[in-house]
Amino acid sequence: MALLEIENLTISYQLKNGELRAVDDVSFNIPEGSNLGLVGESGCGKTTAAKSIVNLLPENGRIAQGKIKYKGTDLAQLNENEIRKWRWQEISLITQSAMNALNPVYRVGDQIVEAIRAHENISKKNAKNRAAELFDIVGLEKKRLEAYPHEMSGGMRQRAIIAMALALDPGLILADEPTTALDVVVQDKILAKIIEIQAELKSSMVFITHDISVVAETCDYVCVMYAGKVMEYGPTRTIFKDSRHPYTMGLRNAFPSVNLSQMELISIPGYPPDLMDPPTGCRFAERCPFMENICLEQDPGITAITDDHYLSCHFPEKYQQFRDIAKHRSTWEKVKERMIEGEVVY
Ligand SMILES: Nc1ncnc2c1ncn2[C@@H]1O[C@H](COP(=O)(O)OP(=O)(O)OP(=O)(O)O)[C@@H](O)[C@H]1O
Repeated sequence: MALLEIENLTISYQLKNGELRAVDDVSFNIPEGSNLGLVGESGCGKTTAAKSIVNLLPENGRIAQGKIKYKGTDLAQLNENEIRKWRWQEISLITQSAMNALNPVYRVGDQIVEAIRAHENISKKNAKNRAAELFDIVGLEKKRLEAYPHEMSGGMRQRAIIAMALALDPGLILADEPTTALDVVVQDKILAKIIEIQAELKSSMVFITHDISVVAETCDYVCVMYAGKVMEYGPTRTIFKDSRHPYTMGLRNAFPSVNLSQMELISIPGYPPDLMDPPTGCRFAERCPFMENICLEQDPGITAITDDHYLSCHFPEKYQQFRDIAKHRSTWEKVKERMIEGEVVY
């Protein structure tokens, strides 16, 4: 049994003019002790999926369908009181703006101590020792426990938040673009630290990012989402060595690995569709270089092409040809031309 099993999860937001499905029939698993990278452009539903796991959806959001099984318990069925016991102790969420979550009027160390004591019957002294250990793990000096949030840099605050997220030794860490708000050098350091800690603690992690190259080195599995749906999902090696979805290929061009500096950056023209009015067929069709009529008319659904590699494309057999063509800038420029022509026609 996997640690986390997301089954056919659908999440919708109620808006004045209707319902928006931010996550639409999404499934993936995380085996115990492993990492999954949830990847896709902004607005694809990654944050919504993560928040739903710990029942932190905004007021207008709801789980319309599906299961979120953690150690066999369906979290989607729990009420707020019940989920509170799981949140943080079992599953902790680190978000992009987490560093602003620290209370400005309390010393950072005291906040961690209080947080630990709220969940565990432990003396103040022991909780303080634990906080000091955690600071050591995340690379902060012990004396920083005495600091107020405004006395720390952004990077330090984010490290403190990570320390807090680890305080109760959670089985699962949800890291939602945990370093996006920081400068690039600090980002790399913190990212490396998170991965190191996760490996040391043997906890599992969902790592959310728009940058597919980041997950290549950090995650065991990759789930590529687009417009609320899973486009491709499988072990990282497979997704990188044997990409089959044109969107995965496009993301790899758009976020080349830093180790492959000779690779040129080619962006995918256009934007994800409006989820208030999603396309009937494949959601990526409009931006896909290999789009055919069937792509506009029918949703390909998602199928297992091997035991652990899932794909949502009408042309699973054409991957070799797609891969060769998708490497070239001209391929994506043609998509842009097609879009411009389309706009003129309609
Ligand atoms: N509270 C909300 N009410 C209505 N729609 C929302 C709400 N939060 C998110 N959405 C919509 O749900 C969709 C998915 O958003 P979500 O933030 O989950 O995507 P994401 O992939 O995490 O993007 P980002 O990387 O920008 O956070 C988007 O269309 C977004 O506009």
